[in-house]
Amino acid sequence: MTPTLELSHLVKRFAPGLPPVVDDLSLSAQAGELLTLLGPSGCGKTTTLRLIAGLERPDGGSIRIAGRELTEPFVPPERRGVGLVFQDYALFPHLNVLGNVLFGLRHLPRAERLPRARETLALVGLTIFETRMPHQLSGGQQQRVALARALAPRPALLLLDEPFSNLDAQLRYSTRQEVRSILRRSGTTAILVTHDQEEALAFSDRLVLMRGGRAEQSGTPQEVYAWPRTAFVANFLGRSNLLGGTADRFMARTILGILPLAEAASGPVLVSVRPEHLAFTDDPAGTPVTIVAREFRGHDATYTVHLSGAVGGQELVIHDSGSPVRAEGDQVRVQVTQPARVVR
Ligand SMILES: Nc1ncnc2c1ncn2[C@@H]1O[C@H](COP(=O)(O)OP(=O)(O)OP(=O)(O)O)[C@@H](O)[C@H]1O
Repeated sequence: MTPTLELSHLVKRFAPGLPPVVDDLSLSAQAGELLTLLGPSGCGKTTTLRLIAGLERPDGGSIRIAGRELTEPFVPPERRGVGLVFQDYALFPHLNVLGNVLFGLRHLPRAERLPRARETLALVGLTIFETRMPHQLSGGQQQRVALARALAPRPALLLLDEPFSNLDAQLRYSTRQEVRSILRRSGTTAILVTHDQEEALAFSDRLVLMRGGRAEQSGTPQEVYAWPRTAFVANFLGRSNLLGGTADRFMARTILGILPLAEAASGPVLVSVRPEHLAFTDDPAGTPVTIVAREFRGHDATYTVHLSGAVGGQELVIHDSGSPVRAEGDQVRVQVTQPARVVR
């Protein structure tokens, strides 16, 4: 099936001589898919979104939406069938909720506009607010109006640029869930840009982790979390303990002893051990450590430990949900409970 969005070897540079901000980026999104571009500040996420929207012109590569090539010849933003939702909602302050949604429907025959606007307001659960002005709504409600305005023209593709980052933690969580379920119900294909790994894990069907304008790794959130291919991915998506070691097939010798590996390797390796795959143990074969910091979070605790006796002590992070809750200064033993992943 033709993907809804296909980027192929996309390149964008803002100044000659400087490295490209988007560098040979290829990715695709299938119909109905929620795809997230995740990465640190400055990695080129927003520029990628602006290229897709037609707000920037690429220096190389191609962009297709539903099989239609948009870069050569260049198709202007209003003819791309793309909806946009930004961090700051960008609602018209002098128009009420209904007026804001109607604004995006000016191209429709007059008789179709009002029913379409109302149908979309119902989809986002804002029917009873249609005569309110934007300033009379909460941040989450305003973002749902912005979503309705973008969805009303039934775009082939919806682009969301950090849409939840102006909301406080509680509202961010509920708005994210609502938006996800609205997009699912309407079968919308959407690209979300965020630097928030928790948001990417919770929201996406698939995510692309970007670094320096390139796709470092892509896959379902579960795949990328479970199989980080690089140290960067292991630390950007969740936390990780990175240990040097020497591998021989499915085993590696490390400062935590001989660890099983999830895949065969040989020679010097770097392995990733997730904090939840380290556990406290009474087994004398466990590695002795000292707890140097603890963050209790109710359902679990995060511990920072130093290997006892190690010079310059390697620091490890452990997530543990058991009791008793350990204290700073405690001398304990730890063991690895899952095969470690080999990363580059
Ligand atoms: N119009 C522009 N002219 C020159 N440089 C730009 C322009 N737009 C973006 N850049 C630069 O391109 C790089 C990537 O910016 P971009 O906004 O795409 O990153 P991002 O991953 O979305 O970051 P953030 O999460 O901080 O928004 C940055 O170094 C930025 O300064």
